[in-house]
Amino acid sequence: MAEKLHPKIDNGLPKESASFAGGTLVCACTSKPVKVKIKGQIAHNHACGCTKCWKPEGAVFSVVAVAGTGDVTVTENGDKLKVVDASALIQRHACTGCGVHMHGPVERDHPFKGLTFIHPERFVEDGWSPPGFAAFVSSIIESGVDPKRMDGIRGQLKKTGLEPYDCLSPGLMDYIATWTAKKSGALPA
Ligand SMILES: N[C@@H](CCC(=O)N[C@@H](CS)C(=O)NCC(=O)O)C(=O)O
Ligand SMILES: [Zn+2]
Ligand SMILES: [Zn+2]
Repeated sequence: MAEKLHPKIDNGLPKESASFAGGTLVCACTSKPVKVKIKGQIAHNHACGCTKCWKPEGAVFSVVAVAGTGDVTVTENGDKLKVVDASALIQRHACTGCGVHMHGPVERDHPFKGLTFIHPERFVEDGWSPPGFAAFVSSIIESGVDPKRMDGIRGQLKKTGLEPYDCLSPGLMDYIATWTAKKSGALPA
């Protein structure tokens, strides 16, 4: 039986549009929804299996991408937002009405500083770039997925074109390590 991973993954990945120039993320509240404007195309979109990223009801993975923090503006009902875990690297701002995470800036000294994590499925518009890999796949077990399902889930991700990784993709892991090596002096800055 096919696993239900995420609505934007299970029925074929969404299509990117060259003309997508950003859009508006809207939470799930029927009254006074939180709205967040994003300027430009998103980057590094991926499926995330970690327990901290927001997932729609019934999904095993989240779909999460980044935008430059300067391109992210809360435009409506921002008073409903509350930071989920102030000690986390990603400051996930969740809607206190519906629970959707609307934006998650990284402000700490870190290679991802200046980036904001967002969930593109909340865009009103189509055309955002689709997920390109699956991260933190083993972490879905921490949410209660039976380890016996892992082979099937990894197989299904691969078939969809989302290479499964248990941390981030090699490209992003190399990027983080390069930042760390430059900071320590192991590589020239
Ligand atoms: N196994 C952990 C992994 C959590 C984790 O490291 N998540 C990644 C991917 S979103 C991260 O970068 N977290 C930083 C943060 O949560 O601020 C879990 O599932 O809770
Ligand atoms: Zn809401
Ligand atoms: Zn995550």
